This record gives sequence, structure tokens and C-alpha cells, in this order.
Amino acid sequence: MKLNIVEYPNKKLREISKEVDKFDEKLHQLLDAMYDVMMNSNGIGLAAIQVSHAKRVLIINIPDDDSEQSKENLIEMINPIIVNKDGEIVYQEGCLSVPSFYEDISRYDNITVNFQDRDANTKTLDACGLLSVAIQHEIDHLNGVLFIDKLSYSRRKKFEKEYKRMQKEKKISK
Ligand SMILES: CC(=O)Oc1ccc(/C=C/C(=O)NCCc2ccccc2)cc1OC(C)=O
Ligand SMILES: [Co+2]
Repeated sequence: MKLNIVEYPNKKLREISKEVDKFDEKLHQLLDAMYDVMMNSNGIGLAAIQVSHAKRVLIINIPDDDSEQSKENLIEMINPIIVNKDGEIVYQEGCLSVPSFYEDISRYDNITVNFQDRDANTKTLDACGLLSVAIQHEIDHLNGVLFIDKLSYSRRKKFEKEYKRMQKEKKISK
């Protein structure tokens, strides 16, 4: 299954993803293909909508201390729901769908997430710090929300200007 990453401002990224009710081979193929494209693109998180599948599916693989992304740390979340949240953390976020743009975003620091794994088993995860930021960032994707939507008006204007210039440069360089 060859997957391409959809980039801002593609309207596809604004779709609301639908709940998964079939935990079948096709879902497993999607999860495996998402992992490959995320790792090949140097990502640490990816939502299915970013590869044009409007399903409530996300994967996260936070590098450990020696910045190794081992598959043991891979988290696959299907139909995730945040049931508890508190605290605040500001982190410089990036997104494979908004290349070369990074901005400080404020999110909850401590969250509790209920979700299903690839075999439909229900799980609960308490997360804080970078893992919590990643989960919130990816769940936003399932609701058609991008991290740039959280920027203040002035920083959003700065982003739009920078992004347009970068896209023009990319076209010229092609
Ligand atoms: C040129 C370019 O676009 O660079 C990148 C930008 C973003 C990314 C990946 C972003 C990513 O995985 N975001 C997941 C959500 C998240 C954001 C902040 C903290 C936790 C989780 C990778 C890039 O590629 C390279 C080579 O670094
Ligand atoms: Co993203």
C-alpha cells in the first residue's frame, strides 16, 4: 500500500475522520504502511488522514533518550478519546503535513487516553510531556485541526507569508 503524505493547505486535512469498526487485515495493512511512511519521513507521529484515510487511527513512536526510535515504543491508537487532562506544557511542534515549519504550541501536560489497539482490545494510557503533546497533536488531526490553527493571529499571518514563499521556492527549484 503506497502512501503519500497530504500537505497543507490541502482540504483533505480538514475532513473529520470516522470511527473504525472493522479490525481486519486492511486495518493492519494501513497501520504497517503508516509506520513505514512515518519512519521514512523522519516523523514521530502520524494520523491516517495525513495519508488520505479518514479513519480515527494514529501512530506515535517517540525516540528514547539516545534518540533511537525502536519499534517497542510504537503506539497504535484506534478510536482514541481523551478522558482526563490537566497542566500545561509548551513545546515546539512540527508536522509532516506542514513541512519546514515549527512553532511553540501550548497543550495539556497530563492526559489519560482510552483507545483500542489493532485487535480491538480497549486500553487506557496516562501520558505527559512529549508523548502527551504528540497524542494531542495527532488526535487534533482526526478532527481536522492542525497545530497552525492554534497560533495567535499575528503568528498565523507570519506563517502564511513564510509558507507561501517556501512553496513558491519549491516550485521554482523543481
Ligand atoms: C523539512 C521538514 O519538514 O522537516 C520535518 C518537519 C516535521 C517532521 C515531523 C513532525 C512530526 O512527526 N510531528 C508529529 C507531531 C508532534 C509534534 C511535536 C512534538 C511531538 C509530536 C519531520 C521533518 O522532517 C525532518 C527531516 O526533520
Ligand atoms: Co501533524
